[in-house]
Amino acid sequence: MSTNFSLPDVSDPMERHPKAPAPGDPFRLHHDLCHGCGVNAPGGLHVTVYAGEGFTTTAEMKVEEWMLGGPGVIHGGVLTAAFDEVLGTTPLIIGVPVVTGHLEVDFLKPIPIGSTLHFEAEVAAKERRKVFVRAVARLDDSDEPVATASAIFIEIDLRKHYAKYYDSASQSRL
Ligand SMILES: CCCCCCCCCCCC(=O)SCCNC(=O)CCNC(=O)[C@H](O)C(C)(C)COP(=O)(O)OP(=O)(O)OC[C@H]1O[C@@H](n2cnc3c(N)ncnc32)[C@H](O)[C@@H]1OP(=O)(O)O
Repeated sequence: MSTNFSLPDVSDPMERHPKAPAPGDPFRLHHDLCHGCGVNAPGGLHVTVYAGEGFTTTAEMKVEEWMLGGPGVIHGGVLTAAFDEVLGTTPLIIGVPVVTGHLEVDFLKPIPIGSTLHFEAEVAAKERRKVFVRAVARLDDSDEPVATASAIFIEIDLRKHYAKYYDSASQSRL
């Protein structure tokens, strides 16, 4: 299937989930070995996502030397993985577990090793099982976006979706 990020004309109604973390609190890690958030993931990004107001989240990531792509700057794939984590966690604010269906990234400025990326994301719309999420990344104390991302995530039944991979899922806090 091939698709683009295009918001529906009308979103299904959305409500913040009553068990979503309070603004400023972190989302619970869903798996210790998750490449995005897992505390025990070898070479993982170790990104923690925090709930914001409404349907928003925030996150930070220190840009370390091992993330290098071009000389002195982050690899685009590493940045994309970080966006996937931040964007993919954000639907939990409305209580919807998802997998990534479609992810677009615009790389606007080089992102130096040693800087800190600040992410802001929001659930923009929901249409049946599709959850539309957007995010922006900024550097250190700057207001200027260095990258933006938009993604369509697809709502899943966690236990059915991962049933074939049970051994790995057994470590998961789903
Ligand atoms: C605590 C938890 C952790 C929460 C924290 C998680 C943070 C981790 C973040 C990382 C997340 C990942 O990397 S997840 C890993 C990467 N992604 C994956 O492995 C997904 C692989 N793909 C699949 O498993 C499947 O294709 C699915 C589940 C996405 C869709 O299959 P399906 O269930 O059969 O759904 P289907 O009926 O085809 O489609 C349902 C609706 O979605 C649309 N749709 C389907 N696929 C796509 C697509 N690729 N792009 C756009 N839209 C799509 C269809 O048009 C339809 O819309 P309409 O007809 O209603 O209009």
